[in-house]
Amino acid sequence: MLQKNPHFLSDYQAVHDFVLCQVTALKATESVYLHDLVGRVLAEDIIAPINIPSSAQSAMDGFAFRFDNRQESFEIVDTIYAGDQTKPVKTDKALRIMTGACLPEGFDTVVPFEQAMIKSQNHIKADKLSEHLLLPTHISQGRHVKQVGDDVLQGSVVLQKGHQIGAKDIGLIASLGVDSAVVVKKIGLVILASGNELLQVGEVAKQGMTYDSNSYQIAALCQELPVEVLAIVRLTDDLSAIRQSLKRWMAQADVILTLGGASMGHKDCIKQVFAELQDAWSWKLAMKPAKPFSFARQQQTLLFALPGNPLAAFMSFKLFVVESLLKMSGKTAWRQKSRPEKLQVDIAQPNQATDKTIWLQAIKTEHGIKPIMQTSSSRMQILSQASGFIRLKPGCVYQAGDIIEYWEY
Ligand SMILES: Nc1nc2c(c(=O)[nH]1)N[C@H]1C(S)=C(S)[C@@H](COP(=O)(O)OP(=O)(O)OC[C@H]3O[C@@H](n4cnc5c(N)ncnc54)[C@H](O)[C@@H]3O)O[C@H]1N2
Ligand code: MOO
Repeated sequence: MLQKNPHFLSDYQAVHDFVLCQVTALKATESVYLHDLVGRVLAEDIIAPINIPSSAQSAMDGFAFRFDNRQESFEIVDTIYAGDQTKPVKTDKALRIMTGACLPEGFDTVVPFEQAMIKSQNHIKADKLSEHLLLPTHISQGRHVKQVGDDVLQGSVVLQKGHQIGAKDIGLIASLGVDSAVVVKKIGLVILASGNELLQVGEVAKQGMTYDSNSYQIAALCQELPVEVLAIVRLTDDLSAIRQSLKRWMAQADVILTLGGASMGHKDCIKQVFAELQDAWSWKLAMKPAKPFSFARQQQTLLFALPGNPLAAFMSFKLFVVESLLKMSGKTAWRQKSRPEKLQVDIAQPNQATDKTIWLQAIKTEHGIKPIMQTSSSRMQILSQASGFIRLKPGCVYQAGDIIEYWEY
């Protein structure tokens, strides 16, 4: 796979599939408290330790009675609320019951207040008012009652190993009384940006120098993933310094992302350093942006070389690194799928004459997808305007109304 001919352009899909084949899930796990579980990938199934509800409960505010006691009316003898402990009640009686309250043994049906017919009787001798529920006619046995385990059955798998926990899952886990889960450890990742021209944010701007925006951008993208950024290293285009730094961090990191120095320039030395590692591959991809791409492995550490041009680095991260990190995190559904969307406008084909795939940033509107017709790989403002990106295949003509592949950021 190591590309010798510098004029040969490799197919993105083939390289993508090759890289993803090299990636395996991390083995190390840890137990993490509920508050910190969002974004983490389960290393074990979460199995329900209890039934929800744990006993039969009323789903409505109303009256509980026993359905097969087909008597004309039931004396209402008590009121029970959610949280009350159940006490034995004769099943020829009825009870006022509130939503979430447990039904006493033998009671199986609830009629909501607004559907119930009540007869009041004044017992003059006993100086007491009694109320009777008249037998509800349009109701079936078990109506408005949640049975034991209706929501979650004890012993069932609630969330599977490989599931990435979202905010929407937290309530479910808490409802089981579970306060922690065993997840795959975060991926330890190091970002290494190189370039003599790089200035650190906060430094005074200098002619000919460029603020290192890529490492901030890539670190920010990592925040959306089960990743811990161990370090952001900035170096000049110094081969031996880069070599030393990679060597040092390879001992600690699961993944290293290098930014810049990935192409053909006289000071671009990343390919050379990668070539000294256990396994290394380099490609010029038949696409724009993100044409240069290298990938290497040294024992357990995977290394990705992203191009220096900011939009190219962003796209390279989206197209190769995101899925690699998700697969590494143990997530079962690691593939980042595009979805079919309607194109809002004709695309004056920028790549009809070439054999390159073109990735265009695009805005999703209520009328469809509007591409930003800009392929410069240094213009980052495009990212702030766009909501995702689309793929233009080589030689294809695209017209308004066509269905295209759209990836949301
Ligand atoms: N002879 C060739 N030259 C180039 C080719 C090629 O195939 N043959 N490919 C071009 C393409 S496409 C790209 S993309 C760039 C990638 O080059 P590098 O990865 O070596 O990146 P640099 O040369 O280091 O920088 C390119 C550009 O990006 C700016 N940069 C770099 N790092 C950062 C950073 N951390 N934050 C912000 N901006 C950064 C840098 O100042 C340059 O302007 O190569 C083409 N050349
Ligand atoms: O692909 Mo470069 O990645 O065009 O800027």
